[in-house]
Amino acid sequence: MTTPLRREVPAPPVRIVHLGLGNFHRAHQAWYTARASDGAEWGVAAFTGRRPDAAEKLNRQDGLYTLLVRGADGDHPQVVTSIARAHAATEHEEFLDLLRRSEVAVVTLTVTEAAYLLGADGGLDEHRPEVVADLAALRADATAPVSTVPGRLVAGLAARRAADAGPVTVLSCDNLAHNGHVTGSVVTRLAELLDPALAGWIRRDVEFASSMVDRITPATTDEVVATVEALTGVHDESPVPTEPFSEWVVSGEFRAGRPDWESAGVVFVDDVTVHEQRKLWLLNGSHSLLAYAGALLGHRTIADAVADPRCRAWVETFWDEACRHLPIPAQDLARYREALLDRYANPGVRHLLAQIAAGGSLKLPLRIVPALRAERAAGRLPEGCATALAAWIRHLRGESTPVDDPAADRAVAAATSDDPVRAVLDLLHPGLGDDAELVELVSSRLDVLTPATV
Ligand SMILES: NC(=O)c1ccc[n+]([C@@H]2O[C@H](COP(=O)([O-])OP(=O)(O)OC[C@H]3O[C@@H](n4cnc5c(N)ncnc54)[C@H](O)[C@@H]3O)[C@@H](O)[C@H]2O)c1
Ligand SMILES: O=P(O)(O)OC[C@@H](O)[C@@H](O)[C@H](O)[C@H](O)CO
Repeated sequence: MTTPLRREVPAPPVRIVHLGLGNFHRAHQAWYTARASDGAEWGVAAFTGRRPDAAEKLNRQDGLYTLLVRGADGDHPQVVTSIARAHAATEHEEFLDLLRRSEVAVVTLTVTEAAYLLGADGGLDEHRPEVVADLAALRADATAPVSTVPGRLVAGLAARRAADAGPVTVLSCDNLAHNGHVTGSVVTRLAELLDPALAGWIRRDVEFASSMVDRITPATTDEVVATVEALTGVHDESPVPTEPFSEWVVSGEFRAGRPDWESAGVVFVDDVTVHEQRKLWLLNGSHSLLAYAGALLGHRTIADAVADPRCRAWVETFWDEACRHLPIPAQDLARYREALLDRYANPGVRHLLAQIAAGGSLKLPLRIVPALRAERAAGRLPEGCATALAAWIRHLRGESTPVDDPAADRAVAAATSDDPVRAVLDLLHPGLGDDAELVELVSSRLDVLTPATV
């Protein structure tokens, strides 16, 4: 006989608003907030990015959920209490009302790379139909429902300004380089198009803080639900599996206040760039490499793929290339690589290659292309980077996991064109396809990944 998960003491007062109520937020920011010394004073109102299901499930258990921390010493369930209320993305009036409250000090984001709606120049893609639609809706009525993340943030900030509720910090926790700067640029640009005075207020009173976030957190499966029930006797509809390791490095002033996150292990720095490069290139870069190359070899999870000596060798080669361009002492990089291999081998964290493979057109320019370009600038031919790109081309040709990418049409057309390597390189970074030696290298890696030869 199992019992449902219910709150016995009142939820903490809402002072943080979150957009993107996925598993990662619940394994990371919500968990740090609950563990902070003043966590009882900092509740989160968390909104889904699109569909309402995650909010409905969580509200049926008063915002509570079990974090199942899966380590070498077994599974450790713990109930996380910081989410005071979950909302569907469509509950826009509630979102605006929260932003009008001066005690709401921080807006956090985990909405995936795609939600920032970046164009080829790295700024807001103003011509996307959904951006055009949000702008038209906001011009007609600043409180009208909008669908994009930049649109929702601009609407929320306009409501805050109108209510004279004071400064606020927006903190991106997505896997993007310079995530604070990117968030600030798309939000300020959309505000500028709507109302230059609002953009001026945003520049003065809204901080776009940056952070490097890390905790490998896969999707929830029936097995996770059953394990939590067996361990706790509680039926949790919405538990989150994660690993023991966790890291959060933040840069920002937080003029309106924030939880005492340091007490929970968050590190505050002046500049997150080097932390971000280390994590995006080494962890996320090797994840993407394994997602495409591992799937071609018939693997389903990171643990399976990294246990394959061929995949492991490709990862090591890629790491050697990337590490040459990280301003971090060699012994620290060696320790980091060793720790990553341990984390990847964790059998409890079944991180599906298909999940990581999604959105390659947005991820590879951040995870693989920087090391590749740095190697080419140094006159070298980076075989590890080339292997990742060749494996992506094979993925786009439909030879492994299904293609799930906001630029799928263009990416598949490039990968199946008469000059595929050149076209795909140009898609990832304009002009890269003019590098004939690189085109030849990536072309040669396509054959290495052919199942008949592996
Ligand atoms: N899972 C991890 O291990 C991990 C680790 C570090 C960082 N992250 C970051 O967190 C993000 C979310 O990861 P997750 O594991 O929570 O995924 P998830 O699938 O569990 O949740 C994704 C959330 O983003 C929203 N979303 C997706 N596409 C959107 C769009 N186009 N517009 C608006 N909202 C959108 C969804 O509605 C959902 O709320 C990642 O993309 C990454 O940037 C994840
Ligand atoms: O979450 P994504 O889709 O940006 O990337 C997939 C994984 O590489 C990522 O989730 C890592 O597991 C995570 O970044 C580890 O902290």
